[in-house]
Amino acid sequence: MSDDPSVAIVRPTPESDAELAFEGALRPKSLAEFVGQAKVRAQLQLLLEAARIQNRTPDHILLAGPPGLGKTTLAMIVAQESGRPLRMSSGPAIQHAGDLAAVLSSLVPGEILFIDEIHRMARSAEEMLYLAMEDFRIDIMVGKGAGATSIPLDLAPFTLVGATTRSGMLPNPLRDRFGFTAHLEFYSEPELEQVLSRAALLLDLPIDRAALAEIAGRCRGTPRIANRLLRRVRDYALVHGDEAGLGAVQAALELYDVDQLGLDRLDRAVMEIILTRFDGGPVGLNTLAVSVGEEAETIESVVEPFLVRIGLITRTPRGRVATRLAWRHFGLSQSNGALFGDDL
Ligand SMILES: Nc1ncnc2c1ncn2[C@@H]1O[C@H](COP(=O)(O)OP(=O)(O)OP(=O)(O)O)[C@@H](O)[C@H]1O
Ligand SMILES: [Mg+2]
Repeated sequence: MSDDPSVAIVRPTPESDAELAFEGALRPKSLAEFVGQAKVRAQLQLLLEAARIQNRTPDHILLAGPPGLGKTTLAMIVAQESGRPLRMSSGPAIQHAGDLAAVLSSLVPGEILFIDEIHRMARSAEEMLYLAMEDFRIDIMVGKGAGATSIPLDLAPFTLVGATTRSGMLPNPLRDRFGFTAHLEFYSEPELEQVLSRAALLLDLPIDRAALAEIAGRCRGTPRIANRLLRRVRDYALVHGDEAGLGAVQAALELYDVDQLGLDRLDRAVMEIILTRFDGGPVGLNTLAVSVGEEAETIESVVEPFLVRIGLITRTPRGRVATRLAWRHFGLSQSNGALFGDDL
């Protein structure tokens, strides 16, 4: 499915290397430039300021939240704002305790170590990290079997910034060692308009308020998707020699099959199966996946969370059920409406 741009366009994960480069150019560089997440910004500011006054490394920070809401961006901002060097690594790159030992032992004093997708780190490395975070020390095992000994190694003081889209998958001892956990929330439409107008300025793209508001309403509360849609609108305006106005937004997003709510073709296919073939459900995950020709995993982790979040479906022990809002949004009426209580 990722081969089809109209299917991938509202997915919250990066589309390609080209998109990553584009994102890099649009990343806010300071807390003041970072839009929204007011609470998290204030909390981070306080934490960094306190560390500065006491001239010590800031507490370890965990950034938790869905893809595309600004975790990597905030990690870079933490380094920038505290004037410290940043070392970047990620859970999947740390498959053995030795991988982590190599990173930790080469840190310079006061460095910020960013570990993206920290929930995907090897278990043996997690255990090494506990001691490192608490005491800036690790034990390195030398030799094997009965003759193995552990050699303690002191580390330079550092600040760990971990990012995770699945904070529930982190073991408690690891979660407890972060001095502060920031939970990122989806963005409101006015905030997304701000993200977009900042991006448009950086892209040198003249665009009006109505166009920005239209994109903001269709990007699933996610700055990454907002910026991606903006790019498609820019293409559209460029090719058609048009202004980036409301008309261009509507035409571009229609071309890419993104509807008023930010649903794409796969989302709509799933809704259509539940509503028309199963008369609103309940439908089991596997049946649903087979019906739309997708992996159950894709439906569960990519499609459903958003449908649940905007209240089009609910998950019940017997399967997925369409809500009244879903019937209304798709302009359909239920043939056996009495089946589902008023609470849906
Ligand atoms: N608060 C914000 N203000 C302005 N732009 C933002 C904001 N948050 C994110 N962005 C933009 O969205 C893009 C994605 O953000 P980022 O890479 O930080 O997300 P992420 O949470 O790390 O995602 P993932 O979980 O996939 O790693 C960046 O290009 C950045 O420019
Ligand atoms: Mg990231």
